[in-house]
Amino acid sequence: MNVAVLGAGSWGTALAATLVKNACRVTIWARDPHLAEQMNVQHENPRYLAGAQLPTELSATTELEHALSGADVVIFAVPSASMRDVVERSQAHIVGHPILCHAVKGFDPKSYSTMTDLILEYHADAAKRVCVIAGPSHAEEVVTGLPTTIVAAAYSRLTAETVQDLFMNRVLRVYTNPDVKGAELGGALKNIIALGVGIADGLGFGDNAKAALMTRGLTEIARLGLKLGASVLTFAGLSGVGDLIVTCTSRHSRNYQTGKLLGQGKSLDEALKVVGMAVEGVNTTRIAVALADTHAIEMPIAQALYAVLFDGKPPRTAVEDLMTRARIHEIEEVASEQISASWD
Ligand SMILES: NC(=O)C1=CN([C@@H]2O[C@H](COP(=O)(O)OP(=O)(O)OC[C@H]3O[C@@H](n4cnc5c(N)ncnc54)[C@H](O)[C@@H]3O)[C@@H](O)[C@H]2O)C=CC1
Ligand SMILES: O=C(CO)COP(=O)(O)O
Repeated sequence: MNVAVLGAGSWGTALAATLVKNACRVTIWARDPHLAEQMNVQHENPRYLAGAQLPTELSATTELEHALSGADVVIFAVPSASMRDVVERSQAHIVGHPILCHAVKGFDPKSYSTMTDLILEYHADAAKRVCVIAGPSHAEEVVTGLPTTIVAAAYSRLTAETVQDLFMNRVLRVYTNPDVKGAELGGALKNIIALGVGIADGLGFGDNAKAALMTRGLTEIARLGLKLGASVLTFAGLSGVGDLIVTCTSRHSRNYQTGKLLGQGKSLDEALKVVGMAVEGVNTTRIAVALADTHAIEMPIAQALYAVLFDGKPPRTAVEDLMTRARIHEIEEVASEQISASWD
């Protein structure tokens, strides 16, 4: 298989390295010529994956046309805020009918679309060829071959299984799922909660607060997810609770790290500068709160985080306000027909 990976940050690089090890011919597109040269000559990506040795067969280029030429599979791996730009610029160079897969956890800041919907805006005939990979998978662990599981979600079973076969190896186990929306929303929305858990740790709160945020956070994710057409069972899977757990507890998580710095008293700008890589949860909080307003859904944790990130509310006050909300019932009703998605 010929694969083009668009985006040479930590995730694009780890995925590209995995696919080379799986015997694919992989070209990774980097926008920075210096980074492309480091990947081609030293077989390293020191800016985004310091210390990782990349396969010598991995080829990097700054030419989109070159990366996409003859690709059977295209993998988009840039931050969600850059996705429209990259989808637009790559459109003319995507010829034939390759699988269009993305590994991005966020929304389009302009339209609030999910990433597959954004891809389909530019490739209207590609519904059977789009796929998302999601799940608990920090690049730093994937690139060193630590055991990891992910999900390939697609509208077409054949596409999902092709992507499953592409990535699957002895250390990377891939499951398929027909619920594209659920996989995308689980992956994007958990970043809000990871920011919140980081804040709680930064404030010196304990494990009880962490568990509460993760559990009630999952309720919020499912509430919005159902409204947007996801299936509730997906949130109990790898791209839901699985990714929520890893992002809220891993030292590798950039969202968690950012939250922790905020809890320790840093401003948002200072925290983002220290982390220095994509922190998707910031934009996603803004978009999720807007979507919750549109759909008249309660997302108190996301709303509290919004106040901290964008209105200057002190994190400690935000937590006090969350704890003193009016009393409510824990479990809500879910329409049974929405419980799981399936292929024909
Ligand atoms: N890092 C990880 O462990 C994982 C990341 N993801 C997701 O993957 C997506 C990409 O994130 P990372 O690779 O982690 O970010 P990163 O911050 O490590 O790297 C981002 C890369 O995208 C490039 N980029 C940004 N805008 C661009 C544009 N307009 N044109 C070309 N290149 C552009 C940057 O130059 C950089 O190489 C995010 O949605 C993230 O949530 C998903 C799973 C794991
Ligand atoms: O989604 C991820 C792991 O599954 C990466 O999370 P961060 O972007 O917070 O590092």
